Amino acid sequence: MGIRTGAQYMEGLKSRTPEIWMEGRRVTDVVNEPVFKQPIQEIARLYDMQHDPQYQNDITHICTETGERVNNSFLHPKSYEEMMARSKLFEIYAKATFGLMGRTPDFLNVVVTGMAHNGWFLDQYNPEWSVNIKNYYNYIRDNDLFLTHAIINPQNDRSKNSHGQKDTFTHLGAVEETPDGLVVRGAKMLATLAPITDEVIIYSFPGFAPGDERYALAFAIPIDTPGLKLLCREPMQDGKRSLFDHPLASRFEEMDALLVFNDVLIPWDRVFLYNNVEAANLLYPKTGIAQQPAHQSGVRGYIKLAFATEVACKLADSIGVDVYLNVQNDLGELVQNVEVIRSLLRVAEYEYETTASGEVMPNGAALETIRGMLPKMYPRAIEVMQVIGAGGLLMSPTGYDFNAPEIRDDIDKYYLGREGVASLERVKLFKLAWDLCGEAFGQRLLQYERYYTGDPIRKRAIFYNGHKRKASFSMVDDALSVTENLVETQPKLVK
Ligand SMILES: Cc1cc2nc3c(=O)[nH]c(=O)nc-3n(C[C@H](O)[C@H](O)[C@H](O)COP(=O)(O)OP(=O)(O)OC[C@H]3O[C@@H](n4cnc5c(N)ncnc54)[C@H](O)[C@@H]3O)c2cc1C
Ligand SMILES: O=C(O)Cc1ccc(O)c(O)c1
Repeated sequence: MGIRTGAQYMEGLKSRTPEIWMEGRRVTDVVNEPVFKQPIQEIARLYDMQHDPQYQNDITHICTETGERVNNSFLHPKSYEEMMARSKLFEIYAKATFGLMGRTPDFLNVVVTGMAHNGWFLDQYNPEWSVNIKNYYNYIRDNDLFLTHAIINPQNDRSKNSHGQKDTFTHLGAVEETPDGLVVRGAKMLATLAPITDEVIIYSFPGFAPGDERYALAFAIPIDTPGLKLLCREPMQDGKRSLFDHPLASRFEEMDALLVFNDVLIPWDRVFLYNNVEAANLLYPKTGIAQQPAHQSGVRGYIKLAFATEVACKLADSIGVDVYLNVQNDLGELVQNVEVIRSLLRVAEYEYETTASGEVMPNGAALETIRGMLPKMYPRAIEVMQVIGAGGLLMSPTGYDFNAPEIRDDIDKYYLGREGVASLERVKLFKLAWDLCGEAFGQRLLQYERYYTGDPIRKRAIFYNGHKRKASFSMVDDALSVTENLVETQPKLVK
């Protein structure tokens, strides 16, 4: 089939009946659920872009295996040009969502592509696993499916390993092997966008210890597989708030869900890894399934930071406060932060790495540096927005007020900005900013930037330890070489 349209994506959602729980009720009609309706439209728009002549050549290509047109996120890059074809897709999708939707379909397509094309890794443990993931890659590519993922064990007692939790099946683990497949039980977090996806893939961040064998798992199943429950967090918009009052929150809310597996049968041909602590711990660092999607995250994060920076600058300009040195200093800092991330991305791409199997990946150190900086830069952009908007952020009326004739004169007079900025324009800008820096929606966006790929502190520690292993520290040796033997020739201090 190849690339789907938005309508086909929605038909797919309608054909499935995942067990979704939200606010104490079961959601049965996903596409008509007010909370999901608009986000579904946003994802559908990305699918439609694949058919739009304006974007098609930049985001899709003809698959050499099938002759069908498929999304660029399924490209397995063997050259700089192929890596950049993927980068272009990341940028176009990120711009279409202002970088606010982190888990658009391209993200997990890249993960599966990376896993499938590093079959050598799984072959070391069980050759069936690499065949399974390759078939799965073909399946999602050819049917253009949308995946969610959950790779973290639920946050219960972090001081204990999976096998030390209160219940054997608090963390997702294997219960038994049957002729038809593996039965799994327990929970995994945090599946962003899960209610509006087609499939879920499970794998894990490293961190398993001996004794955790049953938890060392990787597999993928349809999102409506019997026994799988999606427990949604509280929605941050009810789907009924107006586009005028919440221009971002009403469109781009990505629901997050805890996945609960109640004796779910995973067919053997969908098992990619099982009962192997070493393989589960090495899958992430050894196969590029961290580095390749970090390219998507880097591009998306860059667009999100650039967008927040634009909003902060326009906010300041609209009320004339960017004439002040302190405000210029803050805004200059944000613009420079955007430049830092842009430059790191370019370095990551120009100084790409080629693996032993010929896979081209953006430079790992540059991507990890982006990963280390964004969790500080994005919250800083939000803080600057809050400081610049100040009380004005709490002064905005609603769209209904603009339509109330009795107060319209007051609205036009007292909400205007600097000369040339009408009240409607100023209020609209402040609402855009409030969605990012005040609403629960905006707080989630901030939390996402901190944690979407793991704890930034531990990630940076891993980065440092890797650096220490590889670095020669030759400059220090050079600097000290002139002092060699100096200890003996040093004149004694005369007291
Ligand atoms: C908005 C959002 C969306 C997300 N989407 C997804 C998704 O789609 N799929 C997915 O799989 N995951 C997703 N995640 C989950 C994300 O991967 C985790 O939040 C992240 O890995 C951090 O784990 P945690 O939240 O369990 O924090 P914890 O690991 O519980 O950490 C909590 C705190 O304790 C400290 N801490 C905990 N353990 C240690 C330790 N061993 N050593 C030192 N310090 C420690 C941490 O530094 C941190 O400050 C999402 C997260 C967010 C916030
Ligand atoms: O974007 C990144 O930093 C890399 C990355 C890879 C795999 C994941 O599951 C994830 O959440 C994040």
